[in-house]
Amino acid sequence: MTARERLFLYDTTLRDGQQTAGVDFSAEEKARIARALDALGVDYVEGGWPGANPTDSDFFDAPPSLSRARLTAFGMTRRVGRSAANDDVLGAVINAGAPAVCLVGKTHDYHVTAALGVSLDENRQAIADSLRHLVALGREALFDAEHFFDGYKANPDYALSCVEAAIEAGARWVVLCDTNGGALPHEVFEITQEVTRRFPGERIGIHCHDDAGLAAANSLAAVDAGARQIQGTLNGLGERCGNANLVTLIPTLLLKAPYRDRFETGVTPEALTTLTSVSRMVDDILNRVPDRHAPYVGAAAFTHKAGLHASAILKDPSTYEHIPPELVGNERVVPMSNQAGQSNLIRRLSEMGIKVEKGDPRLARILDLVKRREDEGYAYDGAQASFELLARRELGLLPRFFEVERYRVTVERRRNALQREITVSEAVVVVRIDGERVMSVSESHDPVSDADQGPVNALSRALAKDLGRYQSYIDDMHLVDFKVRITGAGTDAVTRVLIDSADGQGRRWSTVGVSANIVDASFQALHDALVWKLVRDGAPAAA
Ligand SMILES: CC(=O)SCCNC(=O)CCNC(=O)[C@H](O)C(C)(C)COP(=O)(O)OP(=O)(O)OC[C@H]1O[C@@H](n2cnc3c(N)ncnc32)[C@H](O)[C@@H]1OP(=O)(O)O
Ligand SMILES: CC(=O)C(=O)O
Repeated sequence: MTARERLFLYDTTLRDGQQTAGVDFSAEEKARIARALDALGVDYVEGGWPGANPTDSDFFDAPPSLSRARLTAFGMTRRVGRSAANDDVLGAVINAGAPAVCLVGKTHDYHVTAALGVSLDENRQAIADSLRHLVALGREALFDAEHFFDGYKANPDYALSCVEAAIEAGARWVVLCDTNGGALPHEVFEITQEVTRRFPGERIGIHCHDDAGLAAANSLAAVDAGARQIQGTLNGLGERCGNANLVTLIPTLLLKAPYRDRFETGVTPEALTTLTSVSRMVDDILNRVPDRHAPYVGAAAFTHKAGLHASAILKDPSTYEHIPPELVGNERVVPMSNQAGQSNLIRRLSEMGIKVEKGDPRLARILDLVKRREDEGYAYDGAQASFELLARRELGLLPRFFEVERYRVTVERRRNALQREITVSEAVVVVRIDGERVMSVSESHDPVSDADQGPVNALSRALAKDLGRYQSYIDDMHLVDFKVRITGAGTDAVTRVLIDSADGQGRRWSTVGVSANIVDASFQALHDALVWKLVRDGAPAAA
């Protein structure tokens, strides 16, 4: 086997990822992500633009210690009319002290004249001076060639002359940027091939945006054409539609031919198994619900809903999986839904620790019930905990813990003592535990923050307030997501509520409720969430 070539991974989550609308990392969060990227095995971690904002400056003032990745500061080439040594914006970037510095500069002639308002020569000179200055200071110098592909299409000689200026000034890498994200794979291939032919020596990189949904494909096309550094971000964060998603590219490079045979990256197979948790950590920091359909790492990436698929998966998972999920730290799910057959069901039951033979009449009863209830508006593929309770009930394996006798929610709009208008929801839940009646009351209005948390929150708190001897089982549980959807139309319309809950053991589970009334639908989902937790934690049945 011939030796594999080194392919370098450059992460810009903390810089271009921070340019995503709605994303703002704190310096501590940046440090946490940088350490995770280092452990994953990326080669460069671009930490931000020192001097551009207080967070990025704070991050570089106390940078995380990285064991192998190179911390990189980002900035722009010197402005025309100042020397590189006297440009305060460039100075702040250099003074951050990072061992590598990446400077963006214009390579599209129109942008030079229209956006910068300088001559083509002045811009090219600014690129050369800025990079030479970095090299003289002993820094690893990188040049992000902004709008390179559009620039090459408009004026190839000028775009190439900017690349040449950067290389002659000593840049270790020149990174071709599809800044507007509109290039197609064949264009990226042809143009990158021309650049790598003219500037050999494994110093060309690629930086793609996803405006045409092609950032990952374009990055691979550039690698096919000779690029040896890929820039991208975790979960594809980035300006507008985002950057090339490293969470998609890394497993593709490690697991798929021809890349796995031709290239070596800093990511080991062991580190690859942490990819799903790294991706979810970023969502967690951003308080975002992870994309269920994300390639490789999404919760649905290895979920086999259709009966025909599940039947084959039980015989050999490769029938409907492009890779084994455990290679990227994900897992296989065979959910229940109206698309399911006995194979899905047997598989789900065995995951719950319940063994039932194919052909058992109870299987047909459960399948029938699932299909009928999905027709009424339930959706069990996204609410596996509710499905588990339904199956256990049908199989006679669901203990009775407590009975809900009644519940009530009232919503009142009134003035508080300061004459400010507030909305207050009050929930009352009455349960029977071991023959004893317990009444709990809860309000939605938080007197400390003066915020109204809504009727479902009041109901949830009242239900979980006093469950007698079951209380200790549910104390570490909390509601993490609440989704409402109206299904059907006109007089057939019903409300479906999906609730995600989590507990102190790091488990997360989903339950569903359906009713014409949103409070009833919510209560069903909340009730299922509590009961599932009691079942899973082995709480004893009522006396
Ligand atoms: C393609 C990319 O994503 S590159 C990364 C872009 N990231 C960011 O812009 C985020 C960080 N930026 C900032 O905080 C600010 O824009 C700063 C601090 C860098 C500059 O702020 P300001 O001095 O107020 O300038 P402003 O943002 O209005 O405009 C940018 C200036 O840089 C100039 N400029 C843009 N690119 C370059 C370049 N490669 N080289 C030199 N100058 C440049 C522009 O012409 C403009 O100058 P002008 O005001 O004289 O017209
Ligand atoms: C540098 C960069 O982020 C771009 O050109 O898209």
